[in-house]
Formats: sequence, C-alpha cells, structure tokens
Amino acid sequence: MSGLLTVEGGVPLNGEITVRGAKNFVSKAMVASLLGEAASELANVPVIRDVDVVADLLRLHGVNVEHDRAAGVLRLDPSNVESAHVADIDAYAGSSRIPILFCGPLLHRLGEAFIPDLGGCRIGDRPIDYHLDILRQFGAVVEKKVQGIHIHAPNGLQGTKIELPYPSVGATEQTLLTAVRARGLTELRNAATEPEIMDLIAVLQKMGAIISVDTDRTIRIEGVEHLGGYRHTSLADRIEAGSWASAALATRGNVFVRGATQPEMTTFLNTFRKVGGAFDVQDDGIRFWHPGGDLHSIVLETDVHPGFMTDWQQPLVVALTQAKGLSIVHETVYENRFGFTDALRGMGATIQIYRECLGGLQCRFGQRNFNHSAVISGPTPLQAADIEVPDLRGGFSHLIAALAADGTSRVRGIDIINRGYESFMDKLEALGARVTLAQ
Ligand SMILES: CC(=O)N[C@H]1[C@@H](OP(=O)(O)OP(=O)(O)OC[C@H]2O[C@@H](n3ccc(=O)[nH]c3=O)[C@H](O)[C@@H]2O)O[C@H](CO)[C@@H](O)[C@@H]1O
Ligand SMILES: C=C(OP(=O)(O)O)C(=O)O
Repeated sequence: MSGLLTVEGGVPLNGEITVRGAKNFVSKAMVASLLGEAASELANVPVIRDVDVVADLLRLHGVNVEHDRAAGVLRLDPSNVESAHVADIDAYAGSSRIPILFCGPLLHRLGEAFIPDLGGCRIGDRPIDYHLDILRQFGAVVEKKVQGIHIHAPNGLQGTKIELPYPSVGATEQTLLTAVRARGLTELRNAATEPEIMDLIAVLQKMGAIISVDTDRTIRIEGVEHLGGYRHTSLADRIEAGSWASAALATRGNVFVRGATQPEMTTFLNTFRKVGGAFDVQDDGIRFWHPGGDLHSIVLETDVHPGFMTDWQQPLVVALTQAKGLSIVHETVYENRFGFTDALRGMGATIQIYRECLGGLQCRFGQRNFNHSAVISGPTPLQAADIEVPDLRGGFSHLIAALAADGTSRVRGIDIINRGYESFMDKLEALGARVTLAQ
C-alpha cells in the first residue's frame, strides 16, 4: 500500500463495518502456543501487520504457522521449536513490542532466548525494566547485547512473589507466560486485568494451566509440567471498535460496528454517551451515531482497566474538538501521548497541553515535567491539511480529523495504521469516505 492518502473531508461516515479479534490479545495468544506440546488453533484473527510480524517470529523459531486470512484462523504447531533453536533475530528489531513476551516460553523450551530491540508506538519511553526484573525473579540471567538481550536460565525457572510498581499489561502477561510452567507457585500483586489479559488466562487454562484472579488485582499461578494446545476464538478488538465509534461521532455519521461487544466497552460507552453520542447494543454488534445537536465537553482520565483505556484517547480527542465547551483529558498511562494534537491544532483545533495533572488525581507524571494533560476548547471547524501520521492511534485520529475537516487533506505515512486496523481502506470506502491512495 502507498503511504499517501488523499481525503476529501466533510462527508459523514455511514454504513457498516466488521471488527475481528483484538490486536492486543491475538499476538499474545500466538506466543502462548509456544508453551504447548500440541498444536493450537485461534479463530477471529484479523489481518493486521502485528499478526504477520508475530507469525514470522514464530516461524523463525520453528513453529509451523498456517494462516487462513479470509477465515481468520491461525493454526500454530510448535513441535519443531527445539530443533530450530535460533539466535539471530536482530532483523526483527523495532517490529513490535511482542518479542519480549517470547522470553518465558523460550526459556522453558530451550533454556535461553534472544530478544531484539522492541518497537511499538512511540508514545513515551516504554522501558522494559518490569519485564527484566520479573524474569530475574524467576531465576533468569539477563545480558544486554549491543542490540537486544540474551536471557538464559541455568537452573530452570522457579515460581516467585511479584508486586508490580504499576499494573502494566505487558508485565502481567510476562508473568503469566513464564509462571505457568515454572516450578511451584507464583503470586502477582497489582496485576493488570484488561479483558485481553483475561482472554489470555482463558487460553492458558485451556492449555492446562492453573490460574486464579482475585478482585484485589492479585493473580496466582500454580506451575505445571506440561501444557497442551488450545482452540480459542479471540475477543473483539475494543480499541478498533472505539476508534470507528469516535469517527462516526466526529463526522456526524452513523456506523454499525459488527463484532463489537458491550462488556469490554462499558467504560467507553459511558463516556461516549456523556459526550452526546448515541449507541445501540445489538446481538451482533454496536451501532454508534451522532444524534444531531451539540456534543458536550467532558473531563476524562485514561487509566488501566476498568478505567478509560489510553488507546481510546486519541480518536476520542478528535470528536472532542467538535464538543461545546472545555474538555479536559488527563493521560495517566503514557507520559507522551499528545504529540498527535500538533496536527489537529494545525487544522484549526484549539488544544492546549499542560504538564500538570488536570481534572483528576495526581498521577505518576505530575511532578516529572511531562506534557500529559490536554484542554480542548470547542467546537472548532477543522480545515484540511497535509499531515504526517505519527503512530498507530495518532494516525487513525489524523484520519478522522481529515474526514471531519472542510476540504481535501493529504495524509502521509498511513502504512502504520495497518499495524492495528484491518482493511481500513476498504472499511473507509464501505462507509462512504472519499479517500484515494496516491499511485
Ligand atoms: C501490544 C499491546 O498489548 N499493547 C498495549 C499494552 O502495551 P504495554 O504492555 O507495552 O503497556 P504497559 O501496560 O506495560 O505500560 C503501561 C505503563 O507502564 C510503563 N512500563 C511498562 C513496562 C515496564 O517494564 N516498565 C514501565 O515503566 C509504560 O512505560 C507505561 O507508562 O498495554 C497498553 C496499556 O493498556 C496499551 O496502550 C497497548 O496498546
Ligand atoms: C500503543 C499501542 O500498541 P503497541 O503497544 O503495540 O505499540 C496501541 O495499540 O495503541
């Protein structure tokens, strides 16, 4: 796909699109297959770049991966991992954040793992200190290389007690994927409990793991010696669903998101309603629309689940530029997730960014000079512009802004959006957007 998109704005998005499985679950379930002694089958898999990257990494490690892209089914057979035993994976540096989650499964199977430098969205520093501390607590030895890390476990892995400084999604998954086959009991306190993590726990339980989750964010895992394969259907991508919902609102449109599910979106739906958006939950999806009249300004704080997820923030901010009054958005998960607002300001939005914690509690970033609160004053008409996509959600947000704006915008670097939005060009066209890819 070419990286330059021409968008003729001012046309409401109307129609129906389908979302399939969640990027932030499918990639982890794929890694989990490495732990099994038999093949696994995952359904409702979207065709997105992150799935392809993890599939290639698994292949490199000897996993036989068959991907029926149209049916959305992945078959993952890890029987040859021992004979592949690879060391050179630097070619995967910067590809995604998932390689760090290969550590536990590879340590169990091979006694060592080589992990390239990570990629993912540049929305803050995104260190991996929690991951490495956890792996060391299980008994692994971590060596930093010029590129990436080498990790080995001379005495195997032993269950342990871990308390996370912050309920990190990745660190919780790291613990789960390592503890399920470690010797003895692991107790993880202050764990993240995102729906994608619950689905990963479901997959691991199907494989033979013993995992319990308490209401106080404590997860307990009893290590077992053998795990089998799994058959599972991924939960829906609630971030993609929320992104299309925000696009419907910002363009004054009406979009049925087939496949979207209510339980994982409760917090989003509450916020959507407070802003003035309308929705109707149906058996096979959720319809989102702009009911006419003014949208309302809100005070919003992003947080770990069950809070308002940070990945919903960027698309919703575009809709908030069309709300009447002053909205305040306090980003408490990433220290640097408002860079995308520069382009919105260039299109006529009135958005000011502050270092202080506005509109909510003090967060980890308040005293540390990070621009992590935004005040959005609206409604402001948006004007077309030439925009460069910064990251996945920021890129989709720029696309929404271009769709809502007067005139024709040129959006560069849209390839990034394929990392997490399946067939977004087809979906835009299905919704009546006037978009053209440059030849
Ligand atoms: C592939 C995937 O699933 N990505 C999601 C995952 O990212 P990811 O798992 O990377 O996000 P985390 O929950 O780990 O990060 C949350 C916060 O913890 C910090 N942190 C994390 C690990 C660490 O070792 N040290 C540290 O300081 C991060 O910098 C960030 O400020 O959860 C995020 C929070 O819901 C989502 O935005 C991402 O879409
Ligand atoms: C931040 C995100 O993803 P990743 O962790 O893969 O960069 C995201 O999906 O918005």
